[in-house]
Amino acid sequence: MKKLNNIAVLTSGGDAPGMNAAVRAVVRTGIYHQLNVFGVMYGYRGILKNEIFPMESKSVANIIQRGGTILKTARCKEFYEYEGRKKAYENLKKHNIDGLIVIGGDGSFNGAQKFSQEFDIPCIGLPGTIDKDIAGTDSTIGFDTAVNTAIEAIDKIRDTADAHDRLFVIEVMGRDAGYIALHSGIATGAEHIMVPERKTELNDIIEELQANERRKKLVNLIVVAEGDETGGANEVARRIKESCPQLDTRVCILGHIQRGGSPSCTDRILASRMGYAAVDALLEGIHNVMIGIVNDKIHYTPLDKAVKAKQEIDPEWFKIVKILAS
Ligand SMILES: Nc1ncnc2c1ncn2[C@@H]1O[C@H](COP(=O)(O)OP(=O)(O)O)[C@@H](O)[C@H]1O
Ligand SMILES: O=P(O)(O)OC[C@H]1O[C@](O)(COP(=O)(O)O)[C@@H](O)[C@@H]1O
Ligand SMILES: [Mg+2]
Repeated sequence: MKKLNNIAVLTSGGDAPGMNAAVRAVVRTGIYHQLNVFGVMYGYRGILKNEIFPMESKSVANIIQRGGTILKTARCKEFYEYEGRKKAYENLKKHNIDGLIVIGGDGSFNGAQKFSQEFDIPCIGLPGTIDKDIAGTDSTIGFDTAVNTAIEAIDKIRDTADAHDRLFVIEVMGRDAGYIALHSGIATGAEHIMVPERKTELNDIIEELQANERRKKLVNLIVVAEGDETGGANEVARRIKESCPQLDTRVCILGHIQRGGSPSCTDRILASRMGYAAVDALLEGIHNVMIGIVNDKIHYTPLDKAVKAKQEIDPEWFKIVKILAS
């Protein structure tokens, strides 16, 4: 097995709370094993611009509790092309990098997969995305924090909804995945949850809202994922207002607040375990996999299998929503 000496770490795609804790774990585990650890600024763009610098233990002091990412993040068009990836390889070679750890989402893993097939630098992926839209892990770094941010906000909306007897349509993030909507909706007692994984019959919801009105249910919360096929909260509210003009309907789009803030305990621990496991994998000669945690155990998934697949959501979840909010 080739001896590992120099590894690099970067964050790519949408940021997620806990990415800093993962960077810290990679750096400190690498140093523990006497590796030289390099940070790359701005994801793949930073490799192309040669923004690669040595990191020490103190480079990651005081970041475990911080949201965002000290390495910054970016989306990089050039990396989609072979020429871009070749330039990236040449820059990494200038620093004798022999292992790359990519903290990001499905897009970042697609890039890492291509790169590792074309060039002799093994890559390890760590799932960092609030959407939890990645196969091969029970959760992703940032999801728990984002859901907790969403429920804190929705609880506040419930207070004012209750005061005015209003219906609120609340949009949460999730470009192609409904996990933030599903979890935050159940945790706040929403009457309806709309997600891209399941076709929503808005007419059925409207009928139920009318029935709710007959039995004097005064607060109604609908949580909709931004990627739902109906087109999001504004469109849902427009259609409800059309059919139920008697309901006092309001919209709230939570937006990027869900991406920020101090990571939860769960995300800090997930990120720390995954960062540690990523360095371990490189040292063991395990290459081109994503580190996941499944049933509380470290789990490796080949990078090409870890990419976003529309996952089935068990219909029982929706039964729970219906029964508990009735
Ligand atoms: N198919 C691909 N081939 C090569 N690089 C890719 C590919 N998909 C994404 N990337 C790289 O990964 C970056 C981040 O991907 P993106 O989908 O924006 O975010 P995320 O990783 O959060 O899903 C892109 O800007 C690009 O540089
Ligand atoms: O901040 P941007 O670039 O508008 O991206 C918004 C998207 O990023 C996310 O917050 C996270 O998605 P990724 O982790 O795949 O980047 C989505 O929920 C949202 O649709
Ligand atoms: Mg993505």
